[in-house]
Amino acid sequence: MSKVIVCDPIDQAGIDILTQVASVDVKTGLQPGELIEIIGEYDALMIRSGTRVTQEIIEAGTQLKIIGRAGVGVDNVDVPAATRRGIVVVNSPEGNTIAAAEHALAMILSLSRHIPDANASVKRGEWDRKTFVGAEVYKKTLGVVGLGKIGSHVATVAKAMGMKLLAYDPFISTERAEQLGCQLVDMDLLIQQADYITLHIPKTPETTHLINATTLAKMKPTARIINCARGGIIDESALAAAIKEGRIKGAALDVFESEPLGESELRSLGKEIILTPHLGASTTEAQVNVAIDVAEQIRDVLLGLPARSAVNIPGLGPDVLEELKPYMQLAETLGKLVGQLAGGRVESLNVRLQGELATNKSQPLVVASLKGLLYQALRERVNYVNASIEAKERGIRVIETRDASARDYAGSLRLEATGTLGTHSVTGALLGEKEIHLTDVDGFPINVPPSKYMLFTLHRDMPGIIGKLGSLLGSFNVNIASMQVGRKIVRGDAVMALSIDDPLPEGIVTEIIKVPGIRDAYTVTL
Ligand SMILES: NC(=O)c1ccc[n+]([C@@H]2O[C@H](COP(=O)([O-])OP(=O)(O)OC[C@H]3O[C@@H](n4cnc5c(N)ncnc54)[C@H](O)[C@@H]3O)[C@@H](O)[C@H]2O)c1
Ligand SMILES: O=C(O)CC[C@@H](O)C(=O)O
Repeated sequence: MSKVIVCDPIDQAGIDILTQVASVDVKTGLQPGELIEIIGEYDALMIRSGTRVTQEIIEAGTQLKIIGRAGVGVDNVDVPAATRRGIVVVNSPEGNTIAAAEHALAMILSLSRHIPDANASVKRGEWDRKTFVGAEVYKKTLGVVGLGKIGSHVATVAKAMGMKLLAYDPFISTERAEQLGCQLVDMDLLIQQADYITLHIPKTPETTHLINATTLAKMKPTARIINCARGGIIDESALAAAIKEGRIKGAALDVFESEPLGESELRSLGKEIILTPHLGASTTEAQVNVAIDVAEQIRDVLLGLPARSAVNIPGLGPDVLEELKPYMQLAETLGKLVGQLAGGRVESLNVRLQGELATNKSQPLVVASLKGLLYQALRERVNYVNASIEAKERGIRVIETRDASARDYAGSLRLEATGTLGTHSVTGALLGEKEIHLTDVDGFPINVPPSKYMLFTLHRDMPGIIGKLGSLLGSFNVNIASMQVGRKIVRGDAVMALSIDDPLPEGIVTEIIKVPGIRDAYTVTL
């Protein structure tokens, strides 16, 4: 019989499902070393946000087939390490949406009416009505940052409370925002005009410290900010300073840069700040939902069936998967690449299946392309199951074309994304059985394997340009691993594709496009 270890408190409904197919050990509060010692006995690991599943734990889990995260964020799991070991990681993308949205709404109202401090004061035996005069949310402006599942529900309820809604989400269509009664604006305008700002975005390199000393300085002195998404999206020291100095009115935080929250100046602030210990998903209903959702997937995988919300491995039948696997990787890589070249909001994606891929069996490649395209916006929340729905909700039109006559490679895939900032295309193929190569970027032929960090330039093909770019990158201490130029005619327009050893420093694109002859530059992380 299979063995499952559950390392965080999980609702009994989930445990009951697991016991149908496995012997289940519930061991909460284990130290990392203790888990490493015993994980080798188990086929499945089930957690919430409390357990950090590191590479070390994954490597010690020699029998592990699946890690189940009873919640949305898988940022406490080393997903690449699990993928390398062929371990499926599953989550529950929607089980706690309402709970988290309601927590954010509760924070908005509690902050406006000083409920926690007023309650504590009465319990201390006081009757102080002057200190706790509040503010109404009716007719105030709420800025929703991230109009995904949770942000959408917050917007819907806030609308019903009579709030005016602004939203910032570069990956959402104007139509979708309008359906929710939100005016889609840029972040700067939202920051400047909102009375309340509520964050519902994933934590990514782009969103880390999105709220910092500069953005806080642009807010109204009466503004209040709520973070029930992820710690680290707000710079906590800058926030504490802004509140102390009365530069903004208040904040409510459910999530922190480091959890559990240790010594922090946030704790010393008064009624302007409300702190809760990551309770967004902590409702009875949400815990039942996520426990059932994830336990069912663990049960299915242990029975040899596919998982429905795998964040790292597609939920396809094993035969189809085996055949398409290398091409799925190609499609996802091209999706990520074209999404980053297009930048901004993508309105349509044209997927062209060429050569031997021009058959109906290749349909999963369209889904894999969308998964790659949406990764920038949704990170681990996008998977093979929800990619098409997420694209539809974002108003992305998907056009699928097939060309069996293309003969350059056995099979190749071309993606063209059109967005608010223009149109870009990429083509790729497999060399040998599974080596991915980019064969065309924006109509310029190249032949390079993709690497994690890349830089693409659009420039005029003229003497000296490669040297100037090389020196500029050198001055930023950027090491070039490989470089290739693609051009159609000599001294015409050309594309340069560079593989870089490390992430490119911020602001470098601004410097690159100052080099005479370079018209555009794009940094890409794959
Ligand atoms: N406090 C809790 O207990 C709790 C519970 C559930 C979820 N969460 C967190 O809440 C957040 C939102 O979850 P969700 O289920 O709504 O996710 P979601 O994927 O449905 O929505 C996220 C939205 O953020 C947008 N986005 C991505 N990058 C952005 C950027 N740079 N700027 C603006 N928008 C951007 C995406 O387009 C998407 O619409 C996640 O961080 C999740 O981990 C917290
Ligand atoms: O497990 C929890 O309670 C938190 C979950 C939440 O942060 C999530 O990402 O789903």
